[in-house]
Amino acid sequence: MSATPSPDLSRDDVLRAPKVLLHDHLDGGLRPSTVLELAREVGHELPTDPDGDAAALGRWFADAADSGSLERYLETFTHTVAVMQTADALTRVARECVEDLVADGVVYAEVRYAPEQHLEDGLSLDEVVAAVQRGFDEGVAAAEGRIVVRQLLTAMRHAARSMEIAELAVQWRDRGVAGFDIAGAEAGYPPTRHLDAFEYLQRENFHFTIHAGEAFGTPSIWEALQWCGADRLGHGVRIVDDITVAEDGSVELGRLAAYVRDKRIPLELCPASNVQTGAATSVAEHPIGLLTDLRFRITVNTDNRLMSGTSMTEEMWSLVEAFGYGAAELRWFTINAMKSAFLPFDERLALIDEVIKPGYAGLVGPAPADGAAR
Ligand SMILES: O=c1[nH]cnc2c1ncn2[C@H]1C[C@H](O)[C@@H](CO)O1
Ligand SMILES: [Zn+2]
Repeated sequence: MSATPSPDLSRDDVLRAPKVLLHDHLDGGLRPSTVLELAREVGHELPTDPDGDAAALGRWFADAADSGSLERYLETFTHTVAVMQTADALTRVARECVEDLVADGVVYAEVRYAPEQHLEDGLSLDEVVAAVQRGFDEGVAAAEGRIVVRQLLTAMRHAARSMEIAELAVQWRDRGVAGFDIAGAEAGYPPTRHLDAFEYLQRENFHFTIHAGEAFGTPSIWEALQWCGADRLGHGVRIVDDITVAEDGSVELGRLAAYVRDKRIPLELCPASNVQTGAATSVAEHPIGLLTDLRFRITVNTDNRLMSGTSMTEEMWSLVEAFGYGAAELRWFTINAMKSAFLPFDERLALIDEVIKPGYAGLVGPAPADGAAR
């Protein structure tokens, strides 16, 4: 799809346009002020003493995450996970997450976290999921229909609890959990380490995404899809390693890249996060430009709003600035994401027809009849 510079599209238009978020970590999206308050409450020592200055703490997270490596980026989560060990803290963080997403114009979100990381003060896995769901329910009720939110349960790929977490996700499938994921350091921890969990989920007709193709290349993506059966790819940005662009501009897709495009496998791209971990050198050079031109099923996501100092509005706006995208492209990303959500088909369709298309109508004119099929 060619970029159509859109001088008429303002940042405020992007803020107000409906947006869909499939890849956002609960423990990567706390308000800095909440980290400060909770750390004081539980006596967690923060790595910097900002003297009550929440903005300074926010800058510390962004600077520390701006590390050029996924492993160092992940070290910052010690300080968010540490303050999310009680039911009250989890509920608060989950409720504020919904409030922040509503303020950002997000109409549908799947928010993930790893329940196994929240057991240090004695909560059970079930109590963790219940506490998060309570916060989401409170946030959604206060938003009076402006947002739909689901949980994704993540298992940490270096650990050995994926089967237990997969079972937990299935137990909660009708109470707010829409899917499963694995996350954490990618190099050295291939998806097939957790094959039994993925096979179990497939037998249960459940949905899952896998962080793959972020800090490691095509073998990780290949395993995630062809061994584990992932519905979507968390990041998946390294699929460009299987795409050759010749000097004359002609493009050749390798077998894996062709498969991903042909099967419309959704890529949960997170531009700002990729720049911080070194998966891309800048937003302007991010492969999202090429992959969008080639019509892969691209979705735009935040990954970790705290560590990247970002939001859906910011991610979308950075693409408007870098690639000259207009409302038509933003609507395409949004409909792509809604079509790829782990929500029943009829509910996805209702959000596309009743919320997303009307929300963009004022910006790009009425959606074409085949708008959802682009
Ligand atoms: O982008 C990521 N890649 C791999 N792992 C990640 C990423 N962002 C967050 N995580 C990890 C750190 C969190 O503690 C965990 C669960 O949300 O997932
Ligand atoms: Zn992630």
